[in-house]
Amino acid sequence: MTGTAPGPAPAGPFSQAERDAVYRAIRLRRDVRGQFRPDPIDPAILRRLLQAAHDAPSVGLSQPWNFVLIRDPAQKRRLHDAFRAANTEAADRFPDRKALYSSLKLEGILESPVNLCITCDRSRGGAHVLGRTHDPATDLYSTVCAVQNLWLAARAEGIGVGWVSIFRHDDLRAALDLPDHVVPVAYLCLGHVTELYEEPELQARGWGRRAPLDDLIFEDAWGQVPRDGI
Ligand SMILES: Cc1cc2c(cc1C)N(C[C@H](O)[C@H](O)[C@H](O)COP(=O)(O)O)c1[nH]c(=O)[nH]c(=O)c1N2
Repeated sequence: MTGTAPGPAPAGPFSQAERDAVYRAIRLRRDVRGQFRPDPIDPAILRRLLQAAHDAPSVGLSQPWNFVLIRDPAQKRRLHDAFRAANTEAADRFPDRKALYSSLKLEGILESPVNLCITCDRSRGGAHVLGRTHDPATDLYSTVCAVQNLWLAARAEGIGVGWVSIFRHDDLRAALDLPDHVVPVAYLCLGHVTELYEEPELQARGWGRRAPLDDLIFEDAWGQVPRDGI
């Protein structure tokens, strides 16, 4: 037999303090745009964040991610230019709210000391990956799990993370020299922060609202409201 059998790792609940800490990280995680401090991230912390990402679940244990660190100022400027081009296009999609859209800060590429692109190698694991046969997108979902792990670990470490998706994919690919089979899933800005919003910034600025959880729970089939709650 190869590998390790399920061992004596404890399977019960965490202590109350540990549970509180997990839920606190989830609750207080924020998307950060304008509050980055320029001071560097301790390499040991950065390593822990990447390890948290790498500890994510992945379809068939395929681990389809790579972590592209962007710290060179010239490279960041190139990506910031790419963001600006895409953001001008995006603003036109909201003609009724263009002024509000344009007032939003939607990235921290230049201010944050570390930018990180988490990619998905669509060829990782070969032609057949356990669990992916009937849903080819599961490698992308796996990569997003890695992003969220990093985001939560960063909150616990006091590091802000902002996800920037306002890029033409071709610009991102060209800037990072990505081969065709590699998808840039998440472009993230990382750094220490001066302060954090208590609620999503888009809510604080009147762009959207968090929906009540109970509006989103169905039972047995789409649209079926649980009779007695959960
Ligand atoms: C896939 C994806 C892509 C983006 C985002 C998130 C995710 C999951 N978000 C952040 C998003 O606006 C934010 O998560 C929500 O507004 C909720 O706020 P909190 O994350 O709870 O602070 C985001 N924010 C931003 O300012 N620019 C962006 O391009 C994006 N893109």
